[in-house]
This record gives sequence, structure tokens and C-alpha cells, in this order.
Amino acid sequence: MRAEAILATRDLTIEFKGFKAVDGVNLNIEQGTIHALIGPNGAGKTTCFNLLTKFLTPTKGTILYKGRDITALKPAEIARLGIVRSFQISAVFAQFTALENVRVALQRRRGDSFDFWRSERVLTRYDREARELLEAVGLADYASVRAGELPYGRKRALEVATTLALDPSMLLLDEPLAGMGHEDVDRMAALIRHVSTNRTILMVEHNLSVVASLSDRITVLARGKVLAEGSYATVSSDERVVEAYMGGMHA
Ligand SMILES: Nc1ncnc2c1ncn2[C@@H]1O[C@H](COP(=O)(O)OP(=O)(O)OP(=O)(O)O)[C@@H](O)[C@H]1O
Repeated sequence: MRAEAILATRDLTIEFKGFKAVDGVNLNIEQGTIHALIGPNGAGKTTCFNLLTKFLTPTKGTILYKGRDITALKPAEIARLGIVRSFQISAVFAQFTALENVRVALQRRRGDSFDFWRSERVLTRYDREARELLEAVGLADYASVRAGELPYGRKRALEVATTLALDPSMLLLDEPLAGMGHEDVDRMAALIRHVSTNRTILMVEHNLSVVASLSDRITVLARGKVLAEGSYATVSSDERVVEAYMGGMHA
């Protein structure tokens, strides 16, 4: 493993009834980088992501976080180590306002009691930090709006805020731009760049122009295996990658 890799896999493999959806994958995610996992449909990206976030158990192989073998740990255990998956784990409470959602997430991190409805006084302790997080994700004006009433893109931004409230050192983003219109895509891309300061980000993403502009390093998967790895310029000029995408990367 390279010294600077924060998350790495060795021979990561998962087999579904004889079919290897992820097949001998070696990843090295370097500390402080934005790393994208891309590949054509069915390449194994989501499966690989689910292995890294412990939603699936590998048939064989190892996952290392800061050199420590975390292959056998559960999702909550890796979250405590600072690896947090956004958009699934950090689903927001629709009935709570944006501010309340971030406050609850802050409480979670501090390990405070969950019976937050009893003590308004305790909650206000978190107000300032919650408002700062809302500000960071561009939701300062939405603090008192219920999460369920936020427009889609803003809701995703709120999910990022609740994830950041856990103060992760590594953020795993599963298709952060999925289902977004132009304006939201631009806003979310800027947000990802913004929150990448002092953090490592791994994202599975289909939007290649955003992947190109955001990522320091890209791993291309195809048929469960690593096809290419490097900068966008490197992987997009790799003939095998072009072939796998049938020219799609240059479209
Ligand atoms: N639980 C499962 N049982 C059997 N096969 C599965 C299972 N999960 C995934 N697969 C198969 O593994 C392959 C990889 O799927 P995966 O969803 O990881 O690809 P992907 O790269 O994320 O694709 P997409 O871009 O379409 O989301 C596919 O052929 C899929 O059918």
C-alpha cells in the first residue's frame, strides 16, 4: 500500500452465485483527494461502493483504512472511524426543519441523548454550529423550512450538511448528482469541492464532465475489474476505456 493511501482494497471480490460483480479490485484512495469511481452500466461501481461502506460482505479480499484491516467491521463501526456514507445513512427527517436536522446530526456525533424534544435549552447549544453548516452548504435561508418541503437539490445539500455534522475524515458519495437539473448540478459540484478541504472524498458518479472537473484521480471499472486508473486526461484517452464506454467519454 502506498504510504498516503487512506483507504485501500486488496483483491476485493464479491461473487453472486458464481458471478463476480467485483473481481480482484485493488484501490488506493489517497488522503485529501477527490477520487471518482466510474464505468459503464453494470461495471460493479455500486457493488464496490457497498463493499467499501460495509453494506455487503466480500467473498474475498481486504479493505484497509489508514493501514488497518476494516474488512470485518460493520457500517456503524466504520462511521465511528470517520468514514461516512452520504445520502443513505444520513437520510433527513422530512418533518424536521433544515436546522433541526443538522442539530440532530450534531447531537449524534457528540453522543448526546436522542430525546431532543424534551430540552430546547440543550438544543440551542448546537444552533450556532448547525447554522454554520447550513451556511456552508448554501442553505442559510432555508433554516426554518421543513426538510420535506425543500426542493430536491436543496434536500441533497441538507444531506451533505447532516453528513458533515458527523465530521467525517472520509466522505463516500453515491451518485451525488443523480436526478439533478443543471443549476443543482453546478451547485452540488461546487459544494463537493468546498467540503473536500481537509477531507478525502470517494464518489460513484455518472456525470463525466463533473467527474472530469472535480476528481484528482479516477478509477474506471468494467465487468467488475479495474480497467484504468489515473487523471481524467489519462483514463479518457485510454483506448480500453473509450471502448468500454463506446466513445461515450468523448461525447
Ligand atoms: N445482489 C446481486 N445479485 C446478483 N447480481 C448482482 C447483485 N448486485 C449486483 N449484481 C450484478 O453485478 C453487476 C454489477 O452491478 P452494479 O450495480 O454494481 O453496477 P454499476 O456499475 O453500479 O451499474 P450502474 O451504473 O448501472 O448503476 C451487474 O451485472 C448486476 O446485475
